[in-house]
Amino acid sequence: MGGTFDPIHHGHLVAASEVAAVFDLDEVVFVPTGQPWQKSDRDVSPAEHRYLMTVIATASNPRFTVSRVDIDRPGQTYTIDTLRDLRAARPDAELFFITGADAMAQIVSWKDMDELWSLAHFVGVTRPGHVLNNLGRDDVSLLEVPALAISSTDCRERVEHDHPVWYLVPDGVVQYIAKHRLYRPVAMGAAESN
Ligand SMILES: Nc1ncnc2c1ncn2[C@@H]1O[C@H](COP(=O)(O)OP(=O)(O)OP(=O)(O)O)[C@@H](O)[C@H]1O
Ligand SMILES: O=C(O)c1ccc[n+]([C@@H]2O[C@H](COP(=O)([O-])O)[C@@H](O)[C@H]2O)c1
Repeated sequence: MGGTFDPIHHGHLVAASEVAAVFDLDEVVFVPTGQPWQKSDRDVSPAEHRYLMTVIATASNPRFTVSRVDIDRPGQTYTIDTLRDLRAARPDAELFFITGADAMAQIVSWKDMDELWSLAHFVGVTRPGHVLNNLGRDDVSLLEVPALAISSTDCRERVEHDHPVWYLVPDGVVQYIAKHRLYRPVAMGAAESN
C-alpha cells in the first residue's frame, strides 16, 4: 500500500487490514512516498518523519511491514518504479497494489500507466466522499472496507488548530507528532528540538 502517510491514520490501517483478510495476503508492505509529484503544490513533511510514523503505526501487526524503496530512490516517486523495485526484491511474490477510491480515479494520470497492470494486481477500496470504479478493467478488484472519514489533510489541520487527533491516528503517532511538533505553525526563530 503506497501513500504519503503525512500522517498515517486509521483509514489507511483499516483498509490494509481488510484487503489482507479478504485476499488472504501474507504481508502488507506500506510504502511511504519519497517525493510525491502530484503533491508538489503543498508542503510535505520530511520523508524520515513519514517513514517513522508508518513504522510506529504498523509495529503491532505481524503482517504489516514498511518499505523504504520510494524514500531511498532519488527523484520523484512513481509507482512503476515502486513495483519494479518490489518485484526485484521478491521475485516469487504475487504483488497486489492497494489504493483508495480517490487514488484509483487518478491512475490514468500516473507515469507509464499502461504498464502498471502487468506488475501487480490492483485493489481499489472504498473511501467516504469518493466514487470507486475499476477504470473499465476486469483485472482490477474493488472492495468495500469499513468507512472511516479520515484524511491526512484533516489530521494536519486539526493539529495546526490545536484540535485532538486521538483515535484518528494511532496513539504512538499522536505522540510522535507532538514530540516533533509536526503540523504546527512555525514560530519565528524557533527550531525543532527533541
Ligand atoms: N479514509 C480512507 N479510507 C480508505 N482509503 C484511504 C483513506 N485515506 C487514504 N486512503 C488511501 O490511502 C492511500 C494513501 O493516501 P494518503 O497518504 O494520500 O492519505 P490521504 O488521507 O489521502 O492524504 P491527504 O489528505 O494528505 O491527501 C491512497 O490510496 C488513499 O486513497
Ligand atoms: O506513479 C505515479 O505517477 C503516481 C502518481 C500519484 C500517486 N502515485 C502513488 O499513489 C500512492 C498514493 O499516493 P498519494 O499521493 O495519494 O499519497 C503512492 O504510492 C504514490 O506513489 C503514483
